Amino acid sequence: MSELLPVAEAQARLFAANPPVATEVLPITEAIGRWIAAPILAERTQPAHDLSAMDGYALRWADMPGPWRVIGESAAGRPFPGVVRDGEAVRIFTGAAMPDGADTVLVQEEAERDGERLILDGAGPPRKAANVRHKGLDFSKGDPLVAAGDRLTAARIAVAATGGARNVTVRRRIRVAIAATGDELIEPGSGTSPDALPESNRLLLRALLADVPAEIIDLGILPDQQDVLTKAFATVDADLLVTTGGASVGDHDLVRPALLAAGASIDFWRVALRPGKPLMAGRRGDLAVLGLPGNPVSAFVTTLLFVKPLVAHLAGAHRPLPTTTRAILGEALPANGPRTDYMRAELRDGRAFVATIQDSSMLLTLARAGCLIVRAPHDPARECGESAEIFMIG
Ligand SMILES: Nc1nc2c(c(=O)[nH]1)N[C@H]1C(S)=C(S)[C@@H](COP(=O)(O)OP(=O)(O)OC[C@H]3O[C@@H](n4cnc5c(N)ncnc54)[C@H](O)[C@@H]3O)O[C@H]1N2
Ligand code: MOO
Repeated sequence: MSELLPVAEAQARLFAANPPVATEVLPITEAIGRWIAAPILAERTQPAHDLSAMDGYALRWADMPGPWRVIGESAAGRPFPGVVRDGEAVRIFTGAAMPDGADTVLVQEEAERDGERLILDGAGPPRKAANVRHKGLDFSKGDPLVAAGDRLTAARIAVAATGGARNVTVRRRIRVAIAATGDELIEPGSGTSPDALPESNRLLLRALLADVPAEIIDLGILPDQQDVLTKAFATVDADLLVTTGGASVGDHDLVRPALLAAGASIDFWRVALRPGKPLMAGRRGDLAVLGLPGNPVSAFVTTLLFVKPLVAHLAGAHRPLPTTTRAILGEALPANGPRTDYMRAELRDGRAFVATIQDSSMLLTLARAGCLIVRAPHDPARECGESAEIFMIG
């Protein structure tokens, strides 16, 4: 076991060996989900004026408790042009600019209006400036909105757009070539036959990569023939090649020799994790290579821990690793061995219950799992009720 690379070390080596791809400039409207390569600063102040937060009447706090004379209207995008003076009020709507002279908004539910005459009908605003959003409440021109290396998630792209961003500098989309290997495999959706296994790892990979900016190049199912594999690996045009199967030590495990024959160098092979131990990483010119084990659960775990983080790293993420959280163990766990263990578990009422059999070929337990419990190497036996680190996967 001593030759197995710890997971964190393998991830660090992967990132060090494969630099992020080039940048490109995109209109903000095309940049959802990209990682930003240059910080986005606010080009405007938000809100640009003092605005009303409610529908009601803009007035002077000094004139409380009224009555007032309504002298005009301020709607969002159509401000009142005049000035509010002693005893005057302006009808105002949510998001509309506060008129000069007014400092407070009386909500319409607490007012009674008869023509121009307005009187208080309730408690009224509790303090000066009530129901007013002040200029710059959210951010001011020049403020940093999105940092380099941050992803344009829903909230970040929305704040960037609000800040007036037009074109943003991002990393270009990552081109990921995927290949399954194995003579036993047939195309998913092509039916069943007694000696053949419907292939599932490419669908699993595509599903796991569906939410990152990656273009998938499907190399199909490759046979267990070294010359065929070598040719495919030597000619692939992508940023990252991901293979599944043929990564172990059997006579038909030909991915490693085929990669070497195709001119790739292997940086590491075999990592201290379960499942997923036979993972290999290498490089051919500018092409990063990850060889995943064929067992579907091993392919899932190594995609979560290596493929997706590498895609994020290549795409410029400054925090490419997935985050974990914690759950309470619903049952006791035995001491762990020398590899980091990722145990499929169901979450019920915030408690994690492990699947009884953790064989890496078993997809149904993975499909039913809500999380993977992460066990550090040599983690001691744990009792029911203890807290454990988990990856949410549901
Ligand atoms: N003597 C040893 N044997 C094995 C070792 C070892 O250290 N010494 N490691 C075991 C571990 S751990 C794993 S994981 C597997 C991984 O082996 P391979 O990467 O060579 O995978 P295959 O043999 O090609 O396939 C394993 C299993 O998964 C099925 N499979 C493969 N590809 C797909 C696919 N695309 N879709 C669905 N299912 C797939 C395949 O039919 C096999 O049943 O090696 C152990 N052996
Ligand atoms: O590492 Mo294998 O992936 O345990 O089954």
